[in-house]
Amino acid sequence: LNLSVSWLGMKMSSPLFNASGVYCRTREELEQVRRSAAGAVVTKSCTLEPRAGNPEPRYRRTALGSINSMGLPNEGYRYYLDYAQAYDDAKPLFLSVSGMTLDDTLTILTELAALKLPCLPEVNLSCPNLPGKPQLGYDFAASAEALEAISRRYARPFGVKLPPYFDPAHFAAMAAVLNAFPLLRFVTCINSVGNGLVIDLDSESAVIKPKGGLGGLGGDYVLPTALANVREFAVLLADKHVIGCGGVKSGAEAFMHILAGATAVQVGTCLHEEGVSAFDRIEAELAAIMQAKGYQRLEDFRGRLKTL
Ligand SMILES: C=Cc1c(C(=O)O)[nH]c(=O)[nH]c1=O
Repeated sequence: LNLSVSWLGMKMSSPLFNASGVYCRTREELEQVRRSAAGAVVTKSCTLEPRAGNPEPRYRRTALGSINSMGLPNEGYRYYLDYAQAYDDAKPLFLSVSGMTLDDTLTILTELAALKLPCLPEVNLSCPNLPGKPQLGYDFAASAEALEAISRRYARPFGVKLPPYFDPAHFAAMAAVLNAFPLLRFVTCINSVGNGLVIDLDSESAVIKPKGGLGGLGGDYVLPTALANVREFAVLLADKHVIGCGGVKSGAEAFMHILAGATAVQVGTCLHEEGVSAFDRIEAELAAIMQAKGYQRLEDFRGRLKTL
């Protein structure tokens, strides 16, 4: 069985890696993922300056997944550029960028370009947890403007982290924007499903503090939405890669994401709860499913979802 993935000049020994935001804020966490069975590593979205993020409690596990309103806590972009400069592992490293303004994002990307590092940026168009800031990915004109500026100023291959879309007209509109940028080589679908509200029956209270309890949902809650976004963009963005993210907790969901068209698959909530041993377990489960179905390689079933 061969579970490796080769794409954009990179080789991943496993199709699994962390979702930005999980196990990737500090060097220690990044090193745990790098030394794990994960096929790649992605950093916590970074801003120009370090950020403490939103008041706690700001993350909660639930029976069906998670809710978070972290508020973009990170060590500042230089910390992650330093980590990338010292990084000498064959395992691909992605740098997630989420500047508070487009200018900040361009500044970060310009410094990344100057370092001529092999790591690709995953530009976050979808943070749902900055009070007062709408998700850029839901504003098609603003997204086009950002992608135009990034293409001109960064002028190298990059990817974007997209929010979930829920309407074929929006899939089409965003795909039209994304297809206008040949340097945009991959999209990661999806970020958390924004602004859910988890209520605790006993306390009759929201369970996280920021935004009156509103936060991004992950885990079982989001799997069908994640799979729909992966499949729609895999079809609409014919010459780009789609990275699946959302609801992966076993080999089954990883298989579904790849069947829907994902080149590789990120793990968020499950990784946060289980730790990096989740990568070994999920990979073994994926291999067992492939074995049972007679597939040797991921290419044997990638994008081959049947419809009725
Ligand atoms: C970068 C901020 C994000 C955050 C956050 O830091 O609150 N949480 C998410 O679920 N997705 C994000 O994109």
